[in-house]
Amino acid sequence: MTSPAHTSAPYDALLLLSFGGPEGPEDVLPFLENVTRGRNIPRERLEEVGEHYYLFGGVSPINQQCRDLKAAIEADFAAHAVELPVYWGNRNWTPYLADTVRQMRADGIRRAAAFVTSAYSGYSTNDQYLEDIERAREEVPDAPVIDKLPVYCDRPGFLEPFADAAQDALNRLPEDARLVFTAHSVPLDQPNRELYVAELETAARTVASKAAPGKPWDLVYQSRSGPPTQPWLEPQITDHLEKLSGEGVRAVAVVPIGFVSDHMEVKFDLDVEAAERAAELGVAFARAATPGNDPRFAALPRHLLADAT
Ligand SMILES: CC1=C(CCC(=O)O)c2cc3nc(cc4[nH]c(cc5[nH]c(cc1n2)c(C)c5CCC(=O)O)c(CCC(=O)O)c4C)C(CCC(=O)O)=C3C
Ligand SMILES: [Fe+2]
Repeated sequence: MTSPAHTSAPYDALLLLSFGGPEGPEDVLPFLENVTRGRNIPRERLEEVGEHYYLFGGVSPINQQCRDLKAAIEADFAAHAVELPVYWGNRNWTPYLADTVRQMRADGIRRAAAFVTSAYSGYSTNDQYLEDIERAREEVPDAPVIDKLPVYCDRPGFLEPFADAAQDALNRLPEDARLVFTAHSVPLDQPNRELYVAELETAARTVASKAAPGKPWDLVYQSRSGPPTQPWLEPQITDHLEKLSGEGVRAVAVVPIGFVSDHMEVKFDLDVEAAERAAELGVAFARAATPGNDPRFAALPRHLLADAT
């Protein structure tokens, strides 16, 4: 395989690594069992989250988003003469990472760089993906080396699409709208939680200063699971909407800074649950788009590869 030394050596493939999601009603329960195995998530929470998926025909948007992102990365590579094949594997659903690694091995890949669909440090957002890589490699004899590319929450390719999207959401609302950033909550005792929060704050501050200099903003959390007795990052977005409404705020632009695409946490927890709460409170609500397959975001793997070599 030929690849320009300045952009991709010593790698001979890019691996797109994601979370995975169900693609039909019969996938929902086995998927949820995969996600929560050994993680102390109450049965009621699982049933509730199952309903979120059934509301969308049992299909999570995340897999199609990965297919689209993979195509966008391939287009970016082609436009810049980077001749690396792009593979895709997931933690919790097909294509399972171990199967992808097996295919890479069969294709003669020796050393791959992994681009994860999560931008931050922290256990759920980084460390757990490193564990996934090592577990998958253990399943495949003579597996290729796989290096995770660095976290990219501070990169323009991630932040610029968010800044445009935040501006767009604000443009749909009255002048005095509040800017609210949201990310997935995690348990307070999760390893590297402080780093996750610090990076979220920096990303939110950067996007706010680009999209709406001087406007007040907040960082809140969503999609909490786990038993009610276990403390997680707060406040939750729904509680925060109530607080803002009590303070007289009449419009809110919500920026899902903790996510890279419009998957179920965005489509349900924000577009359905938080939007309904805002409507009940009489607060106008606009949700900013995520990077998805924005060409600037799809160029990130190439930029990270160039830095890595
Ligand atoms: C920080 C973080 C991200 C962002 C980083 C990243 O993007 O990776 C993220 C993403 C996602 N989380 C997802 C789905 C789920 N997460 C769950 C459970 C949990 N998430 C956690 C954290 C995070 N999760 C945690 C600490 C748990 C508790 C159990 C555990 O410690 O593992 C559960 C169980 C049920 C429930 O919600 O309780 C589900 C179904 C999907 C797929 C969505 C789709 O299908 O479109 C995506 C992209
Ligand atoms: Fe999650």
